[in-house]
Amino acid sequence: MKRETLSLYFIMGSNNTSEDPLIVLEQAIMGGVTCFQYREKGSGALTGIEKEKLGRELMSVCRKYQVPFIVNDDVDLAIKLKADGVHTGQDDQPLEEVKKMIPSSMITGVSAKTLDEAREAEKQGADYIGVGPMFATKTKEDAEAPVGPSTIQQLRRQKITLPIVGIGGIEVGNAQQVIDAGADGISLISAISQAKDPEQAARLLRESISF
Ligand SMILES: Cc1ncsc1CCOP(=O)(O)O
Ligand SMILES: C=C1C=NC(C)=NC1=N
Repeated sequence: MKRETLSLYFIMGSNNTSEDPLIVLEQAIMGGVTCFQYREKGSGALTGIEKEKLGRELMSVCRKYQVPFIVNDDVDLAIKLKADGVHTGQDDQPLEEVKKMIPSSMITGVSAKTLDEAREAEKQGADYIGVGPMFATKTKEDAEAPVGPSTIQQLRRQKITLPIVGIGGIEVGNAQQVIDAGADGISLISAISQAKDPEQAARLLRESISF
């Protein structure tokens, strides 16, 4: 997976917006989103056949614009939809277990915030790690305290070369700090999913970071 794919990594589930998620996603991609993750989680999240149906529809929007479609946590759904990738957290199945279940062509991302977790992800062949929360976030109900961009700096100082995206509370005003700390991109939910104009929000975010 090319590092540039991670530049502007939009994440959304049906409960992250009051609009039609399909329209929000298409607008976000028109604004310059480079990668999308379907994260159907938390209060009000869809389950079962409805979750699968929305996933399929979101994936077809991504396919229309050749934007990678990643599924969060739900490996079975990622396989069923023939997604481009899957993202798992530290308390999900270990990556080596996941890798036995998925096609080798699938992108694998792992959440990591310590050196041990990052090294483990490298060892188990992750394509990228998501590090956060960078800043305070209202979106993840059980988010831990912000770790800040300095965590990414530390990982780079300790020779973690894996592609990294920062996540958590990222918006135009603080996005460059995450890139300056050594991230290959920014990943975010509400800055785009709750914007009045998701296309404009994505464009401003993309323009707010330089590598
Ligand atoms: C999924 C996740 N993991 C750490 S913070 C977070 C939520 C990010 O949402 P937002 O970009 O709206 O702060
Ligand atoms: C928790 C997460 C961390 N990082 C990314 C990219 N996605 C997630 N769902």
